[in-house]
Amino acid sequence: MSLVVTDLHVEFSGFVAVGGVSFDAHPGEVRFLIGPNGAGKTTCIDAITGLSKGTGSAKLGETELLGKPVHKIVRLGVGRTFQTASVFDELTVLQNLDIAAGRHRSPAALLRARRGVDSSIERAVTETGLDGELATPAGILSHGQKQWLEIAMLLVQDAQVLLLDEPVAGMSQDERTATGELLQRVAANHTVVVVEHDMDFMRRFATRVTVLHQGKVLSEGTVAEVQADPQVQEVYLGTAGAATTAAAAAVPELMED
Ligand SMILES: Nc1ncnc2c1ncn2[C@@H]1O[C@H](COP(=O)(O)OP(=O)(O)OP(=O)(O)O)[C@@H](O)[C@H]1O
Repeated sequence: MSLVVTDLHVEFSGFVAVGGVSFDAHPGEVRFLIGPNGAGKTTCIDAITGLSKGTGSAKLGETELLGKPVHKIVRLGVGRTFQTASVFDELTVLQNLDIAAGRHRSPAALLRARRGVDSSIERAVTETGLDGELATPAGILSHGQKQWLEIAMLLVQDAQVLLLDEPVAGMSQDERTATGELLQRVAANHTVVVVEHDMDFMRRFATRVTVLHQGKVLSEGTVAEVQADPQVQEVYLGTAGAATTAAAAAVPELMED
């Protein structure tokens, strides 16, 4: 199902964090939102998922999300991850997934589940490469595996839209590649939106990119198009006076090619 965000505004006590952002995302593409620190990327996701109050429109198919409470938005099929993994460390991978799947369990399904792993969990762990880790406590998974567990939890919740906030932060190069490939597989039948600082990751895996700057859309297009946009170059070079350390650090990679 598609996500269409139109003229999204979010203010915090008069400060405009998001000032009229529009973008859309569709199944089949890995959609990236990038931009310097404070550009408003996470706030967009917070507004879409009901954590922050936004005005404008964010539609999942025909359904307006803005104004709905967080749990209803989850139930409609919009799932998200946070910058820090939010799995239950003391529970196993299977127990984490069981909890995520809980809302679907009828008493009969719960009985069946005691005898084996349910099929949605089996699919999710196969997809995310966690099939050998069902009995592993989440707390001892690698950083990458914890992020994959979060994605698996969204899959067993039947999320149609996955909003992922910096999914590869702190990952090794191999884990980044595995995550990018995982997102490409998931995107074949889900809408995937990735908020990311890692420009190399974006360059390798984005199908379409929206660049935010100071709460507004600065540029949008393919990786090649946004890299070639003089406004994006200006912001990432810091000449607009707003680039941050993270953005400046991204310049060499953004400017390659
Ligand atoms: N709850 C809040 N109250 C007040 N200001 C906030 C709040 N949340 C975010 N902001 C401000 O809104 C602006 C956008 O923040 P946001 O976290 O969305 O940026 P971002 O692009 O995700 O940055 P980063 O890459 O650092 O996560 C920032 O100036 C931030 O300080």
